Amino acid sequence: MVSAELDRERDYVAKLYERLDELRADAQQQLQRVHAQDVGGNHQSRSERDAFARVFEDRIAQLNDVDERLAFGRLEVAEAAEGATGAEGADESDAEGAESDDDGSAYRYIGRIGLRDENLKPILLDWRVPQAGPFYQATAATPMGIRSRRHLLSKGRRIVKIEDEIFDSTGLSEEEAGALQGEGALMASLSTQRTGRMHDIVATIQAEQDRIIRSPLAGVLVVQGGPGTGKTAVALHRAAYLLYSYRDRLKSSGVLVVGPSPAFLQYIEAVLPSLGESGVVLSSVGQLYPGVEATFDDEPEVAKVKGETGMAALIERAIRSRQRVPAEPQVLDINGEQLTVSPSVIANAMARAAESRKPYNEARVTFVKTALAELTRMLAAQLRSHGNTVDEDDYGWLREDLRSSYDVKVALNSAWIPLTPQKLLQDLFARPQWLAELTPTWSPAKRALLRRDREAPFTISDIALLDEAAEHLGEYNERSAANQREVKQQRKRDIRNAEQAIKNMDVEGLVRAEDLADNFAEQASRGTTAERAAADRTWTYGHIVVDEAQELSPMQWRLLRRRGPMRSFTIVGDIAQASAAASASSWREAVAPLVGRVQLGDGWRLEELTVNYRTPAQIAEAAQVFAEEQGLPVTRSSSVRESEWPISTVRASGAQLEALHQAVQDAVAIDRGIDPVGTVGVIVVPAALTETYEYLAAALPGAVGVGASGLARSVAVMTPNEAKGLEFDSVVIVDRERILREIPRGASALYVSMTRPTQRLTFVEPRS
Ligand SMILES: Nc1ncnc2c1ncn2[C@@H]1O[C@H](COP(=O)(O)OP(=O)(O)OP(=O)(O)O)[C@@H](O)[C@H]1O
Repeated sequence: MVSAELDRERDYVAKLYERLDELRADAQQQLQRVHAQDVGGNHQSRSERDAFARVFEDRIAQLNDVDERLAFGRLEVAEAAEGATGAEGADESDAEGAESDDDGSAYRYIGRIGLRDENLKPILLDWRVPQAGPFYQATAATPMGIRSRRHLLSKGRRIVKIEDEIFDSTGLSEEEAGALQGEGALMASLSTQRTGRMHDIVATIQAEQDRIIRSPLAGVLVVQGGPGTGKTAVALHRAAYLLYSYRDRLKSSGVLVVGPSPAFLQYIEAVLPSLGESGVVLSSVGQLYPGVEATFDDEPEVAKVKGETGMAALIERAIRSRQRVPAEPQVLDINGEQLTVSPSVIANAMARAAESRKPYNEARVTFVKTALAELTRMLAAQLRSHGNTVDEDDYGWLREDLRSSYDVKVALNSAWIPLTPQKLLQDLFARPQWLAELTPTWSPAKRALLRRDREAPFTISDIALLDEAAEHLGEYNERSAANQREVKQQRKRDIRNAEQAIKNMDVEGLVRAEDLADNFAEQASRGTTAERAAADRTWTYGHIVVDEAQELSPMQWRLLRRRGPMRSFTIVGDIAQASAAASASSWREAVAPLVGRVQLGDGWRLEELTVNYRTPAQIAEAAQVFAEEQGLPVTRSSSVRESEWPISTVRASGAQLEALHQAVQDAVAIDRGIDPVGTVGVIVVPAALTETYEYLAAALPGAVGVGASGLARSVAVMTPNEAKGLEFDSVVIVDRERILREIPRGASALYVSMTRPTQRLTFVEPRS
């Protein structure tokens, strides 16, 4: 029985692969056809052809991407499938998606993409369509019209195992009931060795996770969950789900995914393309201001000040203070003519510019124009009073004389200097006197925290301040403002051209205008949606996903609010893991800069994840007990499995590094036999990072890396902060006391570190 069922599934899945190969061959043929087209020397037709070629190349890449685990599930439908709904872009007919059998059962196969046969009948459902929902949500208590759920476990293209859950066992014969399979697909997936890269979980998404993934696009959704509950996995699958289901809305605006560090982005970057998505910008908090990449942060007490909302008002005051009406009349030399200018001329031009309500640099253009016009009138009057004949036709060159006069430039610039956000912040931090004038209520000690040399590089906490300043300053010169407007106009033209080109090529319905327009832009080096979005500070995303969101400061939330004015957010994190000095201590407080101080349910909703998929029970328990002793606000979660290794503590009898070396070797030895990449994480305080790395790298040549680069090696040495969001088969934590002592919010840092292993935890402690 089991083997007959297995054979039957193998046959079905073989058919699916046949179809996949056929579609790939079709796309290849189309690609050849496009290449073979004679487009002559016309530049536009050539770039149109190349844009078409990209559409087919992308399709081929997408079909290649899903080769592994193409189909992973089957639903047996008990009743007529309910009508589908909801999400706008999901392909309607995919929704039928049931395969009828001779015995009257109807089956729906679930996979990583949707496939149809040559008669356009769906033979595989994309996991994101509503009809695939019961695969993740049905239970015996709520079967959702499903009789049974089958997991198909595969190796390469071959199904190696099937595993059934029957929701309605009344109609089963004894023989059929015996066909239930043993070990869960979930357990199999959880006990696989880690590789330093996160994998998709489409085949084993759990019901509580699925509810979050499929939650509607609109509004702010906060997902709270303890370590290892799948928050990151859920957030990324939700991004893939939303891009698929709300394609029309999100395709051209894109989705922004914000993570805590470049190491973390490297860890997750393979997940989204493997889910078949590309309209996504991944960014660490330090990369959110285009043109500046901040790689390290300030000391915690400095970061705390820079993260406070009060900084927004300070920046506004700083900008305003750069507009100065002179106290006295000024005498300006214009080609030998002395013109006396009273402060009111400047003040009037400023008032006029203020009426435009434009940002500082853009309003300055009005200021300069108005001031020059007034000065021209004054100069003309003065020249006339000296007996010269000056009429309106002469105003043009008079204005030019004024514009190029050194004195006029100095006068206008001292009244209203053009500013970049960088210069504003550098001045603010490097000129204590100015800062003191702007912050009369601050203590000198608080001001001293911001003091810094002008040349010092920008920190992660500066990024939100630069962005805040840019918002008030606007574009530095008119050309870049015009460029930005032009880029937006160009996109509209690209889409119109693409629609026309699709008609001309006779491929309506096969190629989408937005995809083709993206390729037009790419051909013209304007970049894909994701590239254009990442380079444009004023880009507004259709949806924003924030991971490890508990770390963000109010100023960082303000920045994200500007990137997502539609307020469509998925925010995941664990308040108990908050370690940044500027972070909030409750979700309500954290999201206030985003939604205002409103009650839960009013503008935002909260979901919780309660099952720990990563950490074995005994390690999770120890971490929870520790956190509770330290007064951290942990939410208890239950682990789905045990580990075979007890937590061990190695106390150095001699040099601590020697003991560490031994512990790491033991950890690596456990994983022997399989390519041991990214399997051991060694967590130390920042001050000991370099020394530890150098010692281990010398002792285990070629096997050790530090920080993000360690993820491609068997052993990664990192700080608790860098380890945030990551996981390893084995984790070795060096000197707990020192972590508690030297790292701000050390208890939280240690709690995070203890919850990184999927198998084994070792403490290395100094000689007592
Ligand atoms: N439904 C699932 N099926 C298979 N694996 C899963 C599932 N859910 C989570 N996992 C795995 O559990 C591990 C932890 O998931 P993830 O990193 O998303 O958790 P997290 O809540 O973000 O953790 P933390 O807050 O500690 O960083 C990952 O290896 C992930 O692939």
